[in-house]
Amino acid sequence: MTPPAIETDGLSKQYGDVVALDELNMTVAQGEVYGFLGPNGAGKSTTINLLMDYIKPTSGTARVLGHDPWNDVVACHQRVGICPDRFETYESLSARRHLELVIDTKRADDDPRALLERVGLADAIERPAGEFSQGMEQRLALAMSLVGEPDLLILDEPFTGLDPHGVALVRDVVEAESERGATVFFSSHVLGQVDLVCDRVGILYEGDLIAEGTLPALRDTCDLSSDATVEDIFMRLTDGSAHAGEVDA
Ligand SMILES: Nc1ncnc2c1ncn2[C@@H]1O[C@H](COP(=O)(O)OP(=O)(O)OP(=O)(O)O)[C@@H](O)[C@H]1O
Repeated sequence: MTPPAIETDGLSKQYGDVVALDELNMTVAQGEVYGFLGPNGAGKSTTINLLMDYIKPTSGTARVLGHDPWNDVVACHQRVGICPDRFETYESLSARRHLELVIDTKRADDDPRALLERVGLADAIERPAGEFSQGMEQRLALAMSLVGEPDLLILDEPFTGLDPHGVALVRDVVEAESERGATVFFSSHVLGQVDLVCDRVGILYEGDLIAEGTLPALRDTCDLSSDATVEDIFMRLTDGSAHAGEVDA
């Protein structure tokens, strides 16, 4: 039987008195496009960092493509493409070299130029990444996440800091990867960007998964009309108690 792409059971993370993630139970099937949504500080990056073994849980378990993410790290990372929230480039290395490093690590045979073309960065292939703007760095990180045709693509806040062309490009990449058969799991606090691309969304608020489902199902649950946006759903679920500044529509 095909294991879920992501499965968590009671997954929790506490920093001192701060409960960043509170007993997360979540299952993402292989082939799904899952939007992991919530305001700043909800616990989205914490979840992704746990799944990628960048941090250890306080309690709970997780499986990534059937593997234990903390004890079977190499097998997990081999089949996962990650585009992190904050990406630091090697200033003196070219875009090509950044990609070659990932291609070598994953023992893949991708063409760096073809990957950079997918993210609109082919013209900068030989430029040192130290010269890149924030948006160019993000595009490079996205290209790196695509190396080796991953079974699971994890994108942490992929829309933040991108111009409208960049936002459309991320949407195109998500669609293309989904059509290829990959699972796409992305986090976003920019709720307005997700309606078009997700099969299912999970809404995280103060470390709790407060709702999960397809958008039509969530609209029904919240008694909202068929044109209600993710932001409308979010505001209804939180009784409008989220600070307006935390939710960028
Ligand atoms: N290293 C850390 N030490 C202490 N607290 C932390 C640490 N990392 C995260 N937190 C806290 O955990 C909570 C969840 O943070 P997290 O970064 O997971 O949120 P997020 O949903 O990804 O937010 P954003 O949309 O701003 O990226 C916040 O209260 C944050 O302050």
